[in-house]
Amino acid sequence: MTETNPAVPAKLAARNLSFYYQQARALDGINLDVAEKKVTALIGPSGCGKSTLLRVFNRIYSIYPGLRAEGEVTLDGENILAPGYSMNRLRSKIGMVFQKPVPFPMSIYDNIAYGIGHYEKLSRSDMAVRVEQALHQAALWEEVKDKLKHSALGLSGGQQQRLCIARAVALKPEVILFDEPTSALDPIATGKIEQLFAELKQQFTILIVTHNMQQAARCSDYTAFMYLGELVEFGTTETIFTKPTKQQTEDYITGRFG
Ligand SMILES: Nc1ncnc2c1ncn2[C@@H]1O[C@H](COP(=O)(O)OP(=O)(O)OP(=O)(O)O)[C@@H](O)[C@H]1O
Repeated sequence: MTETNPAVPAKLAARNLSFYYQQARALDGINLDVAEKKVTALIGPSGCGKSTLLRVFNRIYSIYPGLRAEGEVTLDGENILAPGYSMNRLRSKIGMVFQKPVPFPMSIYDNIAYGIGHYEKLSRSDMAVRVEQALHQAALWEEVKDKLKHSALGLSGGQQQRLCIARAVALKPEVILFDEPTSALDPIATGKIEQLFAELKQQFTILIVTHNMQQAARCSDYTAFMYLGELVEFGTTETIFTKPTKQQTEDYITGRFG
């Protein structure tokens, strides 16, 4: 069992969560509170289970046979792993941005409108407003406003990732999960996305998996350090990076392993 953070109301929470790939346990009794409208970072060495935990929060695993979770993940107190919690409802509340930006092979505008059209029937003018709003929120509007009908595949990698963020934001989720969102990007594109987190957290609860400790230190309010499928230590980012209480956390953040 690991600690949670009772000081902050949890939007999303793992409760005694374990996860298995067939017989192999990848997560072991995780308890984690993800605070509302804050940025929480998951850090830890390769293979510690960061991405697995993020994917359980989105129930992505349930489409693959042989993968199973035990315990609960609650969103506003409701267990989203329960079979009765519909996938559509879950997708509308929890969005995800992946490591490699994968725009659909269609126009910049349609990349965003397509997802919205899946959930809502909007008039053309309302749709145009929503698309523009999402592009503003992803700090991409100024760069693409004159070429909305151009293919999204012509954008740079950093712009494509911001388009994927716009796509997620456009659905008005409550939580956005980011799985190594900048690891395929150059430092300038990375900086733009890091700046975005401060804006996005005004409206969304954000959970980021990152290999990059400086990124966690720069962008997050809370940090969870994972090791071998367990949540070793959780606290404010400042505490984790300046006064960690566990030796393993200190060894990791000072670069002694990982
Ligand atoms: N599809 C899979 N099938 C079987 N085992 C898997 C699968 N995906 C991950 N694992 C195992 O689960 C454990 C956790 O992996 P996970 O990818 O969640 O770690 P991670 O901390 O995100 O690593 P990285 O930083 O390298 O992405 C590892 O032991 C890994 O080998």
